[in-house]
Order: sequence, then C-alpha cells, then structure tokens
Amino acid sequence: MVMVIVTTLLIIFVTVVLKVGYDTISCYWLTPMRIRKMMKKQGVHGPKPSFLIGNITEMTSLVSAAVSQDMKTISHDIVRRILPHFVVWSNQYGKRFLYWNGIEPRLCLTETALIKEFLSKYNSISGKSWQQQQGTKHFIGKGLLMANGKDWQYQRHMVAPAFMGERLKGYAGHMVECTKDMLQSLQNSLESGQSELEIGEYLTELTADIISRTEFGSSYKKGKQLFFLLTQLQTRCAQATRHLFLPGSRFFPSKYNREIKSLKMEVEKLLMEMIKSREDCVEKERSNSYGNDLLCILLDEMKKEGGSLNLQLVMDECKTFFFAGHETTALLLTWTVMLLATNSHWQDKVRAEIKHIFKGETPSLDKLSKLTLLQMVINEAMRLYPPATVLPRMVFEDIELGDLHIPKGLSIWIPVLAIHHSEELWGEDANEFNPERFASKSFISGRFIPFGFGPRNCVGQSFAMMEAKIILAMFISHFSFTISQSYKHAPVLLLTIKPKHGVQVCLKHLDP
Ligand code: HEM
Repeated sequence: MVMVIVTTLLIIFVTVVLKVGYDTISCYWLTPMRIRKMMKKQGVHGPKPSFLIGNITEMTSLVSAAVSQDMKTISHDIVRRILPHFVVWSNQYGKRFLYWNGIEPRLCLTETALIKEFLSKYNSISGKSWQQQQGTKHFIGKGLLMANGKDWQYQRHMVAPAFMGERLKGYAGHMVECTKDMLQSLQNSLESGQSELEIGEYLTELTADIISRTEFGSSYKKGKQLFFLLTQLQTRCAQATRHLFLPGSRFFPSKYNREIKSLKMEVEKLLMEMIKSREDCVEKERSNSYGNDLLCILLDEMKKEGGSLNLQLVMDECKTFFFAGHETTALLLTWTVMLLATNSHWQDKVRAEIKHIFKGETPSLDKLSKLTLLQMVINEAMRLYPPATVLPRMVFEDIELGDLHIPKGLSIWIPVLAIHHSEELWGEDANEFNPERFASKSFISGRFIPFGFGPRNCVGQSFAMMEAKIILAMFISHFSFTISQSYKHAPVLLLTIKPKHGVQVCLKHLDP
C-alpha cells in the first residue's frame, strides 16, 4: 500500500517537474525560435538575440550613448537620440525588423497601411503583453490601459461616458479655475523679481491639479497627496523598465520590492478612503447618484451594470486616469511652450487669434473649436514630441496582416516618434517646426497618431484637447515668453519624452 502511494506521488512529482520544465523551455527557447524562423521565412530579419535577455543590452547601451550629452542646438531631429536602436536596426534590416525585449519578440512596423489595418481590425485578439503589464502593474494595475479582451471591452464601455458630451463639458470650469491659479502664481513670481521660470514644473502641477479636481471633486486635496505618491511609484517602476522581468522576481525581498509595496499600500489606503466616503454619502442622502466627478461617474456606471462594486477595479481606474491623463498633457503643454518660445512669429500669430476670438474674455467652450492656428501648433508639437512614443500590442492569435503571417505571441511595436519624423511621410522638412502642414485636414491618417488609432485609441483625447486649448489660450494671452539662455535642449525617454533639465523661459506680463 505504502509503495503504491509513494509510486503515485513520485509519478505526480515527475509529471509536474516535466511539465514545468517543458513550459519553461517552450517559453524561453522553443517559442522564440519558432517565431524567429517563421518571420525569417517571410523576409523579416533583425539583430541576433542573446538567451533570456534578447537585445536589451544592445538597446540599453545605444540609448545611454545617445543621451549621454545634451543636444548642441535646439534641433527637433530627435529620433536618433530617443530611439537609436530603431535607427540602427531599420538602416540595417529595413522597414520591418524583429528584435527581442528579453524573451518578448517585437516586430517593428512603420508601414501606415498595415498599422491602420492592424489597429482597426485586430483589437479583440491583440493587447498588452505580460511584460508591459508587469512594468506598470504597481501604478496602473488592471485598469483600462492595461486590460485585454472581454475585460477591456467592459471597462471601456464603463469609462467612455465620463469623457463624452455634457459630462466632458462639465470639466471645463475646473480647467479654467485651476489655470487662473497657475497664472496668479506665475504673476507672483514675476512680481517677486523672478522673470525666468522652469515652465514645465508649473504645467505639471497644473495638470495634476486639474485631474485631481475632475477625478475627486471636493476631496481633491487628498487627490493631490495621491498624485505625489503615484509619481514616486511611477518613477521607481520606470527605473526598472529596462531590466529583465523574470517570473517570480516580485517575491524577492529586495529593497525595490519593499519600497514599491509600501508606496502601493499608502496609495490604496487613500483611494479606499475616498471611495468609502462617497458610498457613505450616497447611503446617508439616499441618493441614486454618487455625484459629478470622474470617480462618481465610474461608481454610477458600475452600479448600472449591476452586481457588487469591484473596489480593486475602481482603484485601478483611478490610478490609470492619473497616469494616462496628467503627465501626457503636461508634456504636450511644456513642449508647445518651448516651441512657441523659440518661434516668436507663431507665438504672435496664435496670440492674435486668441484675442480676436475671445476679445480678452475667459475662454468659453463653444469658441474653442475656432482656434484653428492654436490647434495647428498643438498638432505640430504632438508630431515632433509625441507624449506616447511607441504603441506596443501583442497578438494573441495568429493573424494575416497585409502580406505577413503574424504568429501568436509576437508583439507589434509601432514607433510613433519615428513615423512622425519620417521624411518619406512628411517631406524634407520633417524635423522642422512648421504648423502650416496641418492647415489642410487632408493629412493621411495613419502617419499622425499621437492618440493611437482605432477602437483602442485614447479615451481621454477630447478631454486632453479641451484642457490644452484652455490652458494655452489663457497663458498666451497673459504672458509673452522667450526661451532662456540657460535652456539646454535634452529630450529623454522616461516612459514619455521629457526635457531632461526642464524648459526655462523668460516671461513678460502682457496688459489685458
Ligand atoms: C496629450 C495628451 C494625451 C496623449 C498624447 C494620449 C495618448 C494616448 C495613446 C497614444 C493611447 C493609446 C495607448 C495604446 O494604445 O497603447 C492612450 C490611451 C489612453 N488614454 Fe490617453 N493621451 C492623452 C491624454 C489622456 C487623458 C487626459 C486621459 C484621461 C483623463 C487619458 C486616458 C487614457 C486611457 C484611459 C487610455 C487607455 C484606452 C484604452 O486602452 O482603451 N489620456 N492615450
């Protein structure tokens, strides 16, 4: 009897070991080899990957060398600095090439027709890879940005109403009020004798203020506290993105893991307090609605869907809005100010337009669409310095894309920055600041994709555009600005494209 039990246990143990062994070999060796072979047969080549680390070492050293020094002039020719591996490999292997981020194979795709087809047709069977989810799970969790398949569909359906119609218009008041506060603090700095300022700091604080107020309404002070904690979490995680993710590494009791855990606990405690206080209000007032801020809309939409409230999901969506909705817009504004500070002709033109449309009044929503020159400048800023530099998507089933057969498990990597700077697509002046190129609306879609493309594009696009126009219209009509002598042009990639030393401008208050 004992023999039978021992033999059975042994058989189970050996089977489990063999299964784990096979899965590991399949994941780290067989599948990568199969994908590489399959792509090679179709004429797609790329740098030779090393076992486990793929091409990470080469990428890291190319990036470190490219950003080791600041740029000598304010040139917008930044692809070789931000994505040097793209430049090297596309020169060597052509428009399509295959490289490895650790054990994740990535197919770099720059052909706009294929990109459009992929992003519009294969949304349900492609999504965010395990590696991407690992890199962002602490500050986004399973929120909309990282969800896949049916979870993504459910969340998009729940979140989208918060960014449409009357609800969207309802946020404009917060945007104007927060911008007035920023203008006042700029004015205070000028009056205290400080005429040169790092404008990025002000704009980052402003967009954090706006998202805190829109998301959490009256409890926005707690929202700001949350913002500081989430920023720290994001910075810690960004430092780790170039490293290899090994299954199980999260259980190591490293300093990194301990810091992340404690920050995450603080964030979730604060969020939970805010959500609970809304629930208590609803119960006390016996109301059917939680209120008007983003958090309330989310809770209302979840209630409509029936069932119990998934608190973890609500917290993850709140974190997602913070991450996706504040730094992107802050960077768009910062780069736009830098571009206008170095192109006084365009600054004057845009100011004249704002004056003509608003006649010195606070911007009103109904007239924002009339700011055509400002929209052209914003588009050009997003073309040259797109906050989302790449769009990565993993394919979960084999697909046919143009003339390519894409096997399951391959990630499609769309280098937005390189597409936005391509001379083939934009002409010889692709690296120049020329908003005029957006005067005609007939620019081919697919080559300008700052908000992505297809059903999984940016859900906050209209929010971001409304916010950017309100802030810029108010800022430009209150101040004239030039770039400071101390500004050093050094864009760097830290999840998004940032000015390494900030953007220093000299401000002058304008009479109303
Ligand atoms: C200039 C500002 C912004 C830019 C350039 C931008 C860009 C993008 C891009 C490119 C994507 C697609 C990402 C991908 O496919 O992997 C995206 C998704 C998303 N964005 Fe934005 N975004 C901006 C502002 C905002 C704002 C203000 C919010 C919210 C308040 C927001 C919320 C989101 C969310 C939740 C997603 C995920 C959508 C989904 O997966 O269905 N974004 N954004």
